[in-house]
Amino acid sequence: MMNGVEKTNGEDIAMEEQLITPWTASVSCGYTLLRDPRHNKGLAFTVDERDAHYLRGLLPPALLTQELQEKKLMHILRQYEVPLQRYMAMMDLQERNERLFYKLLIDNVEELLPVVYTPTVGEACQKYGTIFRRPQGLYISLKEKGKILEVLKNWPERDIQVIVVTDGERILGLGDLGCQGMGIPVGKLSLYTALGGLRPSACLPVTIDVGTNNGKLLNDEFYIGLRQRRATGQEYAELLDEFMTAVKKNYGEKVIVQFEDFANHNAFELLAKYSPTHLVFNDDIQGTASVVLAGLLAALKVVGGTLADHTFLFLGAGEAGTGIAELIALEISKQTNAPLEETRKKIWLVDSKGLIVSSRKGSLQHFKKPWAHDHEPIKGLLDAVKAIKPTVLIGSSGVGKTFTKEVVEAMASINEKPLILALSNPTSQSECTAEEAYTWSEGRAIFASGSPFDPVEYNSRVFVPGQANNAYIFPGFGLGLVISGAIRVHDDMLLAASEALAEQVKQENLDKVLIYPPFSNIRKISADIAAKVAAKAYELGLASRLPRPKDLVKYAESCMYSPLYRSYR
Ligand SMILES: O=C([O-])CC(=O)C(=O)O
Ligand SMILES: [Mg+2]
Repeated sequence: MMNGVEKTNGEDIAMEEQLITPWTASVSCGYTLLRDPRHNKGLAFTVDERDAHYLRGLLPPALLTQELQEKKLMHILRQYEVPLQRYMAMMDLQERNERLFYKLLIDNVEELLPVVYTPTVGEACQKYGTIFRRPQGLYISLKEKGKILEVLKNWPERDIQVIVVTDGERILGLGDLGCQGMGIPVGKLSLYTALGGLRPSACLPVTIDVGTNNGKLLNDEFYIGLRQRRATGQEYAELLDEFMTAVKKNYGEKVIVQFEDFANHNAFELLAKYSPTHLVFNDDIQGTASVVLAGLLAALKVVGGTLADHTFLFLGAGEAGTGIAELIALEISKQTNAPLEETRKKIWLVDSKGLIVSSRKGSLQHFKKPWAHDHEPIKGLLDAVKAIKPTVLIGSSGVGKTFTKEVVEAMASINEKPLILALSNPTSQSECTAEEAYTWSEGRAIFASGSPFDPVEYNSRVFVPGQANNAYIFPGFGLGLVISGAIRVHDDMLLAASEALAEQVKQENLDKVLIYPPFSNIRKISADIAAKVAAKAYELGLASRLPRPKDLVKYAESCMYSPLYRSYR
């Protein structure tokens, strides 16, 4: 909030853009203004602004437009060959000049997404202690127990709309990175702004530090987190509960809490525990499910049939695997009116012990139980493929190189157009590469992956792999919750988001066997997703923002943050 201008409303945002009083004088001026990333414009400050805000002499005489600044920075970034250097350059820019950071990210989204997001963000988290410069979010450790509300008040912004929180236990497919998981909430929230148009000041990255079981980090002299093994049980639950209570008290009930990269055992429990009372969303369970369902709906236009005609086999029965499986079952139920217990039977999951079958029911974790169907036990993935004969194979195990040549060949021998999704991140954990999927299937696979792969040429044909990453969903989904003032997340909103995304896949994409639209269009896609999610929130009586805007797409677009500099004169 600045000058009392409410920025959650489209008209009021427009009003804010027109403010011409030198309001920065009340925020910062002179040298401090140049060090304030939210307001700094560097060499783009005009002569008038330099005079009005005590900047004369603090900058060299040249004036650059934002476009020229962008051109210069893209040129510099492209000279770095090491991805982590690009990541660090982008983080420095975010710390120096926030609007320019978002202008670069929005205008060059396909090029910069792999820099600020998967795969590079994974490496950044692994090395976070060494590359750490300035805190970019809130650290809430066991030492803050009893004081979490005070800690929230230390954050400089009051008007928070979305929190992304991790406890670092399962960062992408890289495992327990403890406190260094902070790179993930920071990266996810920069996509909330760039892709979904939420204001940066309304976004709060949080890392809950209850220790780490990663021995390498515990022995690393530069590790930034608590040097102890993870707290569990009651101690863990109490800290999380204090956090969730403090969040609602401090920011109200319409703040989104997005759980990210928690380990399975906590992820399902936290979602179930807080869904009835808080506006919570688990990106790994629900966001990933929604993006995969969208890809499947689009793929049906290439492979034919309805979802109910397909048989699905998952490698990995954790958050992503069971989350996707459940959303597919729900969608089939919706389309066919068949009960969920029936529609689940077309979906099979393999975990580290083999195919999940009813004889294992007694020893299964609760989230796997719905998938224990009648079948003789099978150990390996290849044998499961041969026995189940899936039309769709989905990797969500976090373990790389598990879709072997034999597995892909088996899929290709069963199906004319096998659908193969290698979802695990970052690239090192991908179940197979795009090139492997296309060559081993002799160019017949429809392939998408969680982390990006370059297009592949095979038999003089170019295949463009899609990126089945929840980044397509959560920014627009969150925007939809915000603009409708939603107070709870409902599964039907996830289905609405999937359908909105699938509609954006055009024939020209399908012609390249691409089942996701290009990211270059993402802000338009996010506005569409937001509108459909908001419409569903109104329909379900879960929206608190009244009256309902007539044209939700236009309204969503009008609310989106623009990275263009504002005039301070
Ligand atoms: O962050 C990503 O790229 C997707 C995701 O949620 C995960 O892999 O945990
Ligand atoms: Mg995640």
